[in-house]
Amino acid sequence: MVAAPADGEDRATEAALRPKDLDGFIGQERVREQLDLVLRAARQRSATADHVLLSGAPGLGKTTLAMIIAAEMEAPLRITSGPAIQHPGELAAVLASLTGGEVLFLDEIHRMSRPAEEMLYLAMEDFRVDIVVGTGLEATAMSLELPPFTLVGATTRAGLLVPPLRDRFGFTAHMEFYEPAELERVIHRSARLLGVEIEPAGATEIAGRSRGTPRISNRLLRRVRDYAQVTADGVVTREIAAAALGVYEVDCRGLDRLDRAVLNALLKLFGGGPVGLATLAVAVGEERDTVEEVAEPFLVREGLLARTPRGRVATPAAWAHLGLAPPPEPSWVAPPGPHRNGDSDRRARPEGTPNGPPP
Ligand SMILES: Nc1ncnc2c1ncn2[C@@H]1O[C@H](COP(=O)(O)OP(=O)(O)OP(=O)(O)O)[C@@H](O)[C@H]1O
Repeated sequence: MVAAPADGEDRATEAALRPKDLDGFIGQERVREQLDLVLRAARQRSATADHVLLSGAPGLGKTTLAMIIAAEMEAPLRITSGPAIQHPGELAAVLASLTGGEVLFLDEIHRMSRPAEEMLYLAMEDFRVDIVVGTGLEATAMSLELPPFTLVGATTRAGLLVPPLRDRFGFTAHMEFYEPAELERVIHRSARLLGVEIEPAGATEIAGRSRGTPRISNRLLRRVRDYAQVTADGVVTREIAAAALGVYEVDCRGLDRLDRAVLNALLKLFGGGPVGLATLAVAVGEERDTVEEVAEPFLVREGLLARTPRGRVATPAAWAHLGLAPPPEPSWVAPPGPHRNGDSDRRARPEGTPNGPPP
């Protein structure tokens, strides 16, 4: 899948393409400006920077920014993730081994267990953790002082963070999808680093199909480079980019196979919806999280799909994009009533609101 993190050679290339400082970080002007102030002020005070929370869809640069924060603060970086910390003891071990000023990057922070999360509140605020040593009658509580550190939390689901955790971040930033012009700059920069010759129209073609996401731009650039190398003289022109992306099933609007599978299921199996997320995920043979976090944000942003309290619905643009005729009375304007296509998850919890992710 195009949006998934890279493997093997791609992973190594992805690391090599990461900007190393804020000046090299393209786009996200407001976040960059605000973060620059936070870091500069901390450096002037010779203090550790405040905790930072970065939210946004996968591949928008959260990990890259965490690395930049550490580099700008000339501090070591420790990387872990919410799923890796299920027990408070695991978090205590990480925290206790931090050195003064270190930056701790906690990816997918919303997936940490609740007890670990509670330990993190205290660590963030008082630089202290309370741990229990021993078991049963032998158990004793100990308080462990920590050196000051900067926590950089990253999440694709800021809404899932409980307020006590969210409020302990001194700076929170939401990363937006990138404009095509910004992605063109990302592509030209990456092409330069990879030694790929690319024409401006070639970069425009790739940017337009990148779903607002630099990771996808870089991924598509690598695939187009392969195609240009094998079938032509290695130069990425508009025609070469379009032909290569056709081979990789990325359409002119940037929809990949998963996106089209979601839309196809929604339109052809469920008549345009409303349909519950879990049902939709089963229909396309994907994890619910993958559909919700990878495909949906882009489809919603493109105006192809809407999240409503009654389920996911296709918009008229979705029917047009797949070249299908919408039903005479589209389901997305139907008055509230009993659900079609019985779906237990829809009855168990509301599917969300038109303007935001489900609770
Ligand atoms: N603003 C940017 N300028 C240039 N390149 C960028 C930018 N943001 C991201 N990239 C590139 O996109 C790739 C993915 O970025 P990164 O891993 O930081 O995303 P992420 O938000 O942490 O994703 P995930 O949530 O999946 O971990 C990186 O290799 C980096 O080179």
